[in-house]
Amino acid sequence: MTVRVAIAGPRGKMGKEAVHTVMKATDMELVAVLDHREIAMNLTAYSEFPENYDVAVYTDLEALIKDTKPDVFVDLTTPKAVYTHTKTLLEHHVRPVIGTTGFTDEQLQEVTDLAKANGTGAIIAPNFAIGAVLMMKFAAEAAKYMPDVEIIELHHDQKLDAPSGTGVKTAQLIAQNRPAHKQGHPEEHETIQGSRGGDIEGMRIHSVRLQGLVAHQEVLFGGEGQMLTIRHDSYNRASFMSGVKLCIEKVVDLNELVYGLENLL
Ligand SMILES: NC(=O)C1=CN([C@@H]2O[C@H](COP(=O)(O)OP(=O)(O)OC[C@H]3O[C@@H](n4cnc5c(N)ncnc54)[C@H](OP(=O)(O)O)[C@@H]3O)[C@@H](O)[C@H]2O)C=CC1
Ligand SMILES: O=C(O)C1=N[C@H](C(=O)O)C[C@H](O)C1
Repeated sequence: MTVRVAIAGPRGKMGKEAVHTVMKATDMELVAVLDHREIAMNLTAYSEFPENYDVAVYTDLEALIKDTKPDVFVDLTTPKAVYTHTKTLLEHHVRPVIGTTGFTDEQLQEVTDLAKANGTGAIIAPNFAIGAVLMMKFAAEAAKYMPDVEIIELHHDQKLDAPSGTGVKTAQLIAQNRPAHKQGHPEEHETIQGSRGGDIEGMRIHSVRLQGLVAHQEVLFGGEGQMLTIRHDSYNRASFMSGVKLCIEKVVDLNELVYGLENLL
């Protein structure tokens, strides 16, 4: 069966890579893309793509769904756009594969409930890279034995959300194996606000944003006289594409929302 796929954010760093990935896949058809700027009605006119990429461009999601009837919609846009996109997709029984990060807990719960009520499969994957998923799983395992942990996530300086979706997901997985507790000295006090980073159940999370970086994370576990570091690096966006393909393949068989690629491996 050929899966009909649409992609939002085709000019973006991830969207561009995803367009090429789906165009090359023999079991997928790219039926449309969603942009939010009026650039052209077909990808053939986009300078980012070869002239033979004959794919319709829409700026209105409902029109895209009505005209092109995608089975799966991959969102690689911004934290501001993704929540509304996801709700609209679920309301129209189109299966979302969401790579965009920045959902609040409340938004995540709402779209999870909507997917369940509609019986529509959906995947929200804060990180599509297999190595990052393993890093999160290993970190959750290590926390059983070394519960004092801090997360340092490092990204390019164009990233809109902090902490990263991966950082948040890592903390949530660790929290399943680590009783919540405050770390550091009970009387510690910040002389410069934010010095100790964000706080998730007493775990500290630090966000670095620098030119030259792509996507990186270290999880540090401290113990008596020792430290364990679990690190993952994505050096390019191709590192995410096997995960994007896997999600497109898997979501067609789901009837509820799955949050995190670790649940599909
Ligand atoms: N899950 C994962 O493994 C990964 C997730 N990400 C996440 O994916 C998202 C995109 O990342 P990245 O590609 O680096 O970001 P970019 O800023 O490079 O791309 C985002 C694109 O989305 C476009 N856009 C913004 N709003 C809309 C909208 N309403 N409809 C359609 N297109 C829109 C932007 O256009 P314009 O610039 O003109 O505003 C831009 O082209 C981020 O949330 C990031 O955190 C990134 C890497 C991996
Ligand atoms: O914005 C990015 O680049 C990335 N975003 C995701 C996140 O917030 O975790 C995934 C990856 O880290 C790259």
